[in-house]
Formats: sequence, structure tokens, C-alpha cells
Amino acid sequence: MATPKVVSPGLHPQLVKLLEADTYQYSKGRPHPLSYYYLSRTAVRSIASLKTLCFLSFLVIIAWTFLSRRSPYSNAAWEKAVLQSSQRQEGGQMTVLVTGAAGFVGSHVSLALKKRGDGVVGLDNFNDYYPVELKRARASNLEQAGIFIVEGDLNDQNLLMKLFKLVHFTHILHLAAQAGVRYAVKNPLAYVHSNVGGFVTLLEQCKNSQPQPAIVYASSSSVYGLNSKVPFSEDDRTDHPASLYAATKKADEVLAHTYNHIYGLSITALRFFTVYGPWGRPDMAYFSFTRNIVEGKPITIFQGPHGEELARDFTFIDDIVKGCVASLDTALPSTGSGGKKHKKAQFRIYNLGNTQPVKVGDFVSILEKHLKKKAIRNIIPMPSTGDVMFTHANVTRAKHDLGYNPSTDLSTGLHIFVKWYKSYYKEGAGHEDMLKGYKPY
Ligand SMILES: O=C(O)[C@H]1O[C@H](OP(=O)(O)OP(=O)(O)OC[C@H]2O[C@@H](n3ccc(=O)[nH]c3=O)[C@H](O)[C@@H]2O)[C@H](O)[C@@H](O)[C@@H]1O
Repeated sequence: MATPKVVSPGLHPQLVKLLEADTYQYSKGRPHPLSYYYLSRTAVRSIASLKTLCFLSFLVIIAWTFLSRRSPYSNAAWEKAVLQSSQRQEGGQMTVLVTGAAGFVGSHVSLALKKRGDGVVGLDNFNDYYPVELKRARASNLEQAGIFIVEGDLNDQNLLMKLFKLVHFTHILHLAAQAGVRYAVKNPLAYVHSNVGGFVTLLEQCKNSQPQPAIVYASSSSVYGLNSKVPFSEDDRTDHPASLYAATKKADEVLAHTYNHIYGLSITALRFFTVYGPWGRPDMAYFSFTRNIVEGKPITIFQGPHGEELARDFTFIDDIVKGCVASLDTALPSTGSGGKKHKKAQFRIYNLGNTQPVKVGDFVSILEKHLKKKAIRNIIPMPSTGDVMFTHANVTRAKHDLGYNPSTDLSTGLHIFVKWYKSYYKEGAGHEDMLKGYKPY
């Protein structure tokens, strides 16, 4: 049997000669001795190419890890924008981090602070609980005023660390939260994530800061829960919440106390009462009712178990802004450093309401008057999704300490809201489609 001709450019010339001369005979069934040579050579080549493959994969993994770990915030343009936004102008006394700056209350207070010269940096995760376009539009108003909003989540420790390293915040106005009473039935963990996890992440960062900032944050009238004593005073019971949302806000107040007690953080809680106004939240009744009335769709009005009407202490945004700014102005510095408190720090809780509760039916009548259109009222029993029958704020303490004095009655406030709504959503303004398909919970 003839030995097959082997043409192999890498082979030793002697061997090539041997094969070509066909002088090497081998017996049938025994492997050709050269096959060992080929086998080992192929193995070495395979190992070599495997090594190359491994090495390349290793490089890819390293590059991927580096790129994915690399914070999107670690570039010079981002740092410059944050620093510029934090600069105080003439008359400014503080440098404030406003969380939830693209939100309803956050955007209004940010503008008010910037206007008087304070340094303001915003933080917002732009979540899609309601149409994000509205948040973007608010953010663009802030940008025009020179306020930069960092896009990121409160739970991102690295981001907070980076921000606090870059800017020495004298104050934190913490308004970022998962809002809305009824949506908590649908997505309870969103509330735990933002209102509890996010708050603790922020408190941890503040406690570690040197010097520590003073904190003012949003609590809620909902902490009064099933309270039947009216008006609600800050010292009333808040241990029987009616919704998970309220429970997380109550948790915030308790957590705040702990950080104040252990680490000397100066903390002020503001219990907001159903805040409304221009640039508001589309999930809230005044907004969604307006939309439905304008579009000729029915509105759903909840009723108590014995046919009673629900009532809210609706509070206009301008009054809330004044309350927030006054709280920041009167906040004393924190007293801790190095993870320890050096003396007792300020701890305050205030109601920020309007002190004039209005029944939901009457509030709809006021809306009808301003919209010059009748609502199609669909009255149904209140679903068991966390609403309470009424809210009513006693603001004596805020009046005394903050000079808080709500001055916008519901009719005036709704008139301002309706004017804004009509101009913002008018045909041709480019915002008509923003709420298309959106249904509040
Ligand atoms: O004061 C507060 O602490 C809370 O105020 C509002 O919560 P809420 O008062 O329930 O405000 P809306 O959702 O605007 O409801 C206003 C009233 O309209 C009623 N409503 C709402 C929706 C609806 O379809 N029908 C209806 O009758 C509610 O039961 C309530 O009495 C906010 O959504 C919360 O984020 C905030 O914390």
C-alpha cells in the first residue's frame, strides 16, 4: 500500500524527503509514526489558538467590566455642569441638593431657590409613574434657569458619594418619592424602594458627610391615617396608616428620628396636604378630573360607606414653596461628624396644609366654573385602596416657627391651574399627545 503523499510546508525537509521517496514502510493496522508527530503538532497549535482565544476573551471581559463599571457621571462635562449649578449667586446663602427636582413640588422650589441666588443641584430618576414628557418639560424650565438635574437614582450609593465629594451641600431638600396613595396597592415595592431604601441611602450619605448638611424632606398628610380628631396636629397619633404609601412616609419619619438621634443630623419633616397647581401631577384628582371634563369624559367621585362625601385640605403650590423655603432657612446645622453626634440636633415636624378642607363634590363644582363646562359625575363607593375620608391641617406650629401662612383659596388656585392647563395642552402647543393613553391609578 502506498504511503499517501504529504505536502506540508512546515515539515522538516528530511521528513518530507522520506515521505516523498515513499521508502518508509509501515505495517497495516499500526499508526504511521508520523501521525504522532501530526497529532502533537495539531494539539500544540490548538492549544496555542485556544490560548489566544482565552486571552482575547479575557481582554473583552476586562474591557466590558471597565466600561460597565465606569460611572456615566465620571466625565468632565458632567462635573462642570454640577459645579456650575451649585454656584451661589449674589444673595444666595446655601447650596442645596433637591431630590425629585423634575417633580411637581421639586421643580417649583428649585426655581424659587435659584431665583434668590442659592446654589441648586437637582437629582431625579425620571421614572415613568406618569408621563415622563412632563418631567422633561419641567427639567427644561430648570435648565433655562441654570439648574442642572443629575439623572440618577437615590439608591445609587456611588452616585451620591460622587456628588457629595464634588459639592459641599449645606442643605438637602428631599422630595423624591414614589407618590400616590392608590398605586401602592398595585406596586408596593416601588414605594419601599424609593421611600424607604432611597431615603436610607441618602441619610447614610448625609451622616458620612463632612460637614453634614441639614435635611428638609417631604412627609405627607396621609400619616394621620384613620385619625378622627380634627384638625390634624403634629402631635396626634400617626400609627394607624390607611395605605402602604402612608406607611412608608411614616417609616421615613421614624427613620429620620433615628439618624437625628444617633448621628446628629438636623432633620425637618413637612407633612404636605394634597398639593395642587400648575405643572402638577397628572395622577392627582384635580389634574385627571380637569382632563376628563375638558375631553367630555366622565369622572369618578368616591363616596364614603354611608354616602358621605370625602374632603381634602387642598393646598396651593405657592404656599408649599414658601413653607419649604422657610424650613430650609430656619434649619439649624447638623451636629455630627465622623459617624457620631456631638450634641442634640434639631428635629422638627410641620403640617403644611391650607386649613380649609373642601368636599370633593364642591371642588369639582369649582373646576366646572373655571372650565366653563359641566362634569359627567360618576359617583361610586370608595374602593379599599387606601384613601381616607378627610384631611384637615392645623398649621399653628408652622405659622409660629416658619411664618407659614397659606394665602391661596381653592378657587383662586384652581383658576391658576386651569389657566396653565389650557395654555400648556392647547392645540398646537406640542403637548397635546403627552397624556394620550395615560390612565391614573
Ligand atoms: O396629602 C397627601 O398626603 C397626599 O395627597 C395626595 O393624595 P390625595 O389626597 O389622595 O389626592 P388625590 O389623589 O388628588 O385625591 C383627592 C381626592 O379625590 C378623591 N378621588 C380621587 C380620584 C378619583 O378618581 N376619585 C376621587 O374621588 C380622593 O379620594 C381624594 O379624596 C397625593 O397624591 C399624595 O401623594 C399625597 O401624599
